[in-house]
Formats: sequence, C-alpha cells, structure tokens
Amino acid sequence: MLTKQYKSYHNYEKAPVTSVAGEITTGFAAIAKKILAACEKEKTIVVLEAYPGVDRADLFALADALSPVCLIDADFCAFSKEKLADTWKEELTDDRVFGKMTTAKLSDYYESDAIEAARAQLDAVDTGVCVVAGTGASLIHPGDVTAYCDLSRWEIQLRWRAGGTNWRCDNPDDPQLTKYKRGFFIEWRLGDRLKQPLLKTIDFLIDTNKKGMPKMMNGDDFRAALKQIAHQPFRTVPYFDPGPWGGQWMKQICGLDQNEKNFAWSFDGVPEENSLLLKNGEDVMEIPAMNLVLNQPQALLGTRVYGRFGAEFPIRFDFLDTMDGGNLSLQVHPLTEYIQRTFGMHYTQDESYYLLDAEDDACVYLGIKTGTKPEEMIEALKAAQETGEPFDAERYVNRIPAKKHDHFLIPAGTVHCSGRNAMVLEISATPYIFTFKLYDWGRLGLDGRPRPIHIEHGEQVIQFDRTTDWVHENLVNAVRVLHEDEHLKAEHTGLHALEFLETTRFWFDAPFDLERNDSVSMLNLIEGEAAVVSSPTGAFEPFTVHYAETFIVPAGAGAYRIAPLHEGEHCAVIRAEVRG
Ligand SMILES: O=P(O)(O)OC[C@H]1O[C@](O)(CO)[C@@H](O)[C@@H]1O
Repeated sequence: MLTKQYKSYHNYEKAPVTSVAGEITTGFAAIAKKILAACEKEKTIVVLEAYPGVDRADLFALADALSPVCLIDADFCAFSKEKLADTWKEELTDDRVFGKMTTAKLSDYYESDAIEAARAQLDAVDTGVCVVAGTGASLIHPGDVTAYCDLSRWEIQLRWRAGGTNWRCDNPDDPQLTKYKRGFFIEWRLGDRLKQPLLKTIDFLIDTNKKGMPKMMNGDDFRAALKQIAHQPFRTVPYFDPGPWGGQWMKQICGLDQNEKNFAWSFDGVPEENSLLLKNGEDVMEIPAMNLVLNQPQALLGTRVYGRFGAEFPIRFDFLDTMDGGNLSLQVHPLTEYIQRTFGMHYTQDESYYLLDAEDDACVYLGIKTGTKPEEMIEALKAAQETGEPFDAERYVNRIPAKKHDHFLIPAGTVHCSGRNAMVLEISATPYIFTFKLYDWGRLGLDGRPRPIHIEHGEQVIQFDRTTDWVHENLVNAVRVLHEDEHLKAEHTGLHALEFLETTRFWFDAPFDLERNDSVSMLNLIEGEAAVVSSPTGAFEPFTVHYAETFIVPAGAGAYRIAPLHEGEHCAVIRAEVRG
C-alpha cells in the first residue's frame, strides 16, 4: 500500500544550531591539556562534577588523562544502592508511572564520614593534580579548577533503553517507565539543583553526549553563549519517538528515518527535555536547554514569568502525529490541587491541541456528553479495563470533527484525546507525564504490554460538568479577532481562562511587529514555507524559521518583527505566552 504524500517543503531543520563565539575543544587529550593549563597551583584540585547518568568510562578516561596523583570517585561517598532505594521508597512509589517530586538536594544522600575520608585523602597530598570525579564531586571539594560534565535528558533516556541503569542502581532490565520515573522525580531534580549555582562559577562545561568524544567550552565563553541566546530567537533540538498510535506525517514533513514504522511524539520546544546545539566554526557541542533556563531565567522568561514560576520553563510545544495512525488513549489530566497534593508538582498539565493538519475523518474527543451519569461512565471504564471488552467512548464523550487550523482547549480535568488522522501541535503547560489514561482502545504498548491505565486517579479529577454545549462554546475554536488589515490578521485562539497560557495566531503576507508582555514567547510557523524573525532595533541577527518549526523568542530579545521569507507569501504563526 502506498503511503499518502503530505505537502512538504522539505526544509524542517532537525538539528538547529546557534552560532556562538566560544571555542570548542574535542577529545580527552585536548580537553585534559586545557584543564591542566588552568592548574596554576603546585597542588591543584580538579573537580569533575557529573550530571547523574554521565558515562563513568568517559568520566574516568578524562580523569586519567589528567594524570592525577590522587583520584577520588565521588560516587563512593554517596549512600549505597540499597540505602538509596530504601530512602527513596516514598518518592518512587509502586505505581508504574507516577512518583512524587523530591524536594531534597543531592547532598542529603552522601555519607559525611566518607566525605571526610575523601577530604583527608586530598589533604594528604602536597603537590600535583588531584581529581575528584563523579556525581557529587563538588560536595567533597569546591575545586581549584571545576569542570561540569553534562548530558542531555534525551541521551539519558536512549542509554536507559539500551540497557543503561539509573544513577547508583543495578536496574538494566527494569522497564523504561521505571527508569524514567526515578530520573524524572529524583535524579534530574537533584542534578539540576546542584548544577544551577555551579553554572555561575565552573571553569569548563563538558558535553558527554557522544560516548568517547567529549567536547568542552570554557566557563566564561559558555556563560557568554547562554547570555547571548537569552537575547535572541533560537530553537531547541527536537527529538522524535514512535508510539502505539504514531503516524506518518512527521516522517515526511520533518525528514525522518523512512524505515521507522511510525513517529508519534516529537518534543520540539520542551527546554526541560530538549538540547541546544552550540556551533563555532565546524565544531558543534550539545548542552541541555535546561542550562539556559537555570542560568538566564530572568532574561529568558521575563521578570514577571520568572517571578511566578522560578527557573522553570512553563510552556511546552510538542507534536502528536496520528496521521494514518491510531487514537491517543482517552485521558484526563489532574486538577491543580490534585497534582500538588499527590505528586508534589507546582502547576498542572493544562493542554490544548492545535491542528497543523488533518484528514477528512479527523476528530478530537473532548468533554462529557450531556446527560452522562458519572457512575455509569466510570463503571463502564472499569469494566473495559477488567474484561477487555470495548468501552463505548462515543456514548459518553463528545466526538468532535477536527480540521486543519482548529484549536481545541483542554483545561485539566477535561476528558480528551486526539483521534486518528490528526497532526496535533500541542500547546500546553510544561508538565507532560501526568496523563491519567482511562481507556487505551484495547491495544498494547510498543513493549508488548498493556499501557498503564489510571482510572482510580482519573475518576477523582474528571469534570463531569464540561458537557456538550459548554465544550463547544468554551473549548472549540474560541477565536476572537484582535486586529485585521490588508496584510495582517491577529486572532486570540486561547487558551481557556482556567489555563495560564495565552495564544495568538497571526496570518500575514508582509512584515509585522510584535510588542512584548514581559513573557517569553514560544511560536510555531503553522503556515508558509519560511519566515524571518528580526529585531526592529537591530538587537539580534535575523533568524529564519521553516514550516512547522517551533522557536523561542526570549523576553530579553525585546520587540521583534516577523516577515515572510518570500515576499507576499501567505504565512501564519501561533504564539504562546504566559498570560499577563
Ligand atoms: O497517553 P497517550 O495515548 O500516549 O497520549 C499522548 C501523550 O502526549 C501528551 O499529550 C504529552 O506528552 C500526554 O498528555 C499524553 O500522555
């Protein structure tokens, strides 16, 4: 059977880079040489701090390249694997997906006598280079020279899939969900909390995303690069992943591996998970985009948004591709109170679906059908779960036809899912794993197991008063025209008043200017081949975006102008900001 061809410009950039001034050094030997050149004292302590998940072979190859007179493995000062597993029981829970967000810091999990012993070992050395390496190295000593060995979250996930383990854990065969839970609720939080102050002072930042091929930039250049990015438009590096309901659209439009059966998700605009590529000449290094959030929160987010969320990026753009695929699970997200009380999250997973493309039969399931009896629907869901018999979704949930450029708003508590044959640009609050699946259409996950269903959570948050008329009036194309002239139409498309994001769609065939609202802007070119984002005051270099690419304009970039790349081309962008 021939796969349908979708209209494509073949210009989606899968590996967007940002040019920066800092020199990039590649390979263990060259990196060691640079670090050693910074060791000015007769006795120098080099700290190689490592994000949880950095490959230990890489880390110690680097430590060895420094020919240390004394080498301390920081991981040995941490709690034993057994003690950690026991200590984290409450955060890890027995659930397949959900843990509880830790409020701890990494130093809570180190043995003070082991740290004292390590310090005594360092004190005993009179001359030469001593290296303290590993996660928590900077807890043992602040370092005369400090390098931070970093790793992106996507690479960590790929390593887990290939049999890698969590930090201080022997779990190569654990399901990916189990590894992810420990990463998401504990390791990444501890890692980021330790990293944030270090980013201000480290002498070097080392990218360890490619095993055996570390790359390094010196600390001042690295901080200058982050500052630069916080004042200009940029893109994060998207990643794409297959799924049980995945489709064929991204494969063509984003130029992905044609041999993959499907692609379901793409995170293109989730700084918490995506990376940045820094380029200097021919050299490129990868860093977690979270570094930018941690180091430049105010310039990136704006004072108002930073004041409200802290160093967290609250907006998420991602793709859900069901073109020639299947329905997403019928699902609901927790209300704010529920996510705070149950999972320790600050704010909840409010969502919206913007239809980038759709087949004639596309639909979105949204809200409860008027007249539904809550107990009856929950009983039917539970029965489907227990017996494997189908759940009659259309009896209880509104099935609403969906077409290109429709925008469906999904405040938490609203039962929903995209049906098949839709290409969704999800414009949502950042939390992304708090999905209570109610029904998964009787199919299995890619691992051959049924995916986790959480009716017992779902039934506590479903808003049964979001019925048919209310949904149509409030959640489907709630579009308000803000401005219209010959070359520009600006429309407010959402989100619902219960959600903290504001979305505006701009149709244009000539340049137009956007004022700022002290909020970071996240945008996507939803129509047209390409557009150019520029600064009316020349504050940054013009930046070209292509069809379907998500891009970020930091608050620090100031006012910006968007123009079609090809004069007169009919284009559109959708912009999300935090409501003022
Ligand atoms: O649970 P499914 O069927 O995979 O649905 C798609 C997923 O994508 C999200 O919209 C974003 O990650 C979640 O809400 C949801 O889990």
